Amino acid sequence: MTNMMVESISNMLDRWTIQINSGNPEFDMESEIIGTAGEIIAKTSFGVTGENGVQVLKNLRAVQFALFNSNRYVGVPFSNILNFKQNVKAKELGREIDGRLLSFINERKRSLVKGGDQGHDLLGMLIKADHTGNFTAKELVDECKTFFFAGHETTALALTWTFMLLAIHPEWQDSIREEIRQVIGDSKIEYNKLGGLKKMSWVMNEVLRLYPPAPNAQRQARTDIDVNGRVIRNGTNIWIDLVAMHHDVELWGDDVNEFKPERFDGDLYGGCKNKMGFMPFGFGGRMCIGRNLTTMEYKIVLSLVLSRFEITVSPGYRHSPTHMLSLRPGYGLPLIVRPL
Ligand code: HEM
Repeated sequence: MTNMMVESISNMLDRWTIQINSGNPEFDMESEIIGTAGEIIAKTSFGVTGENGVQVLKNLRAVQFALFNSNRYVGVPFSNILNFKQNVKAKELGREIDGRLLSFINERKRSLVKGGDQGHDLLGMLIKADHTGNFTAKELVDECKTFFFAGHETTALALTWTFMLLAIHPEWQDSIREEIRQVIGDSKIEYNKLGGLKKMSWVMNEVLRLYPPAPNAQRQARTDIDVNGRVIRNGTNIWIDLVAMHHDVELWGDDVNEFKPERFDGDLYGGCKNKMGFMPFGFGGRMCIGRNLTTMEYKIVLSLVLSRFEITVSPGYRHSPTHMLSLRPGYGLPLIVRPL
């Protein structure tokens, strides 16, 4: 899996070099990283590459935008009518994606029947489970979609916000570059070396604190709950606002809004006064299952990028974190990239 990730990221960096050599060093980092993270999750989770992969990625993203626009009106009377066009578009795209994913699944099943191997990616594992009768074809398709949606944009946004913060904190760019040199040096990136990138882990935590890519966790009250005299009724849906919690001065202190990765040095909770105050991956039994995969991809991307390039913010950048199911830069992230 490490090799697959390194391959996709190196292809992106080679494209950057060509563009820089042609005289244009400015990139919209958000779309660069989202495209590559999408390619990685499509390859590692369901073995989809090439033109087919590109098409599925495009459709999945289009559905996400269409759904976001229609979800804004949840609970608004007559919202179905208000949002008729978006709903129809989302349904059409949804059918197309299901059809494509189903064709990948069937192709893999056919190759299994011919004596091939089911593959060691997520789809392979799901198909194996399906052999024992656990999943219907629709459930397999749905699982693939969940992984795609949950798995690539969050990682890409963690990296996007990291590049923004490193671009305005060159001292941290240098510090991490030095760590990469010491831990990885000129050798091949291998999974077992990534644990040695300690400062990079602090930076990752600090970015996830300041700009949590998944800005909410949801729960439902399963009984009446008394919170300091206020009763939350059984069945109430609760949205936990991670952005607010991660910026609470009472929990974090006066430097809550500052970028200070060192607060995570030797402290998993970054000095937060409450152990439940830092939860970018949620909590309890439903905690994010992709957090190790994300950490791996995050460290590989940063290692490869910072070993070859330095980054600064473009004068065109407008800081506007925007809540669109995920927390993203409202106007993209234009950065100037220069080879070292
Ligand atoms: C920086 C990256 C990521 C962030 C910030 C993130 C955040 C979250 C959060 C907040 C939840 C809800 C947890 C809860 O309700 O307690 C969640 C759930 C989930 N995440 Fe992630 N995630 C990330 C990456 C990934 C990746 C890479 C994958 C898969 C490849 C993934 C798959 C999932 C799945 C399947 C769930 C639902 C788990 C369940 O309901 O049991 N996530 N994630």
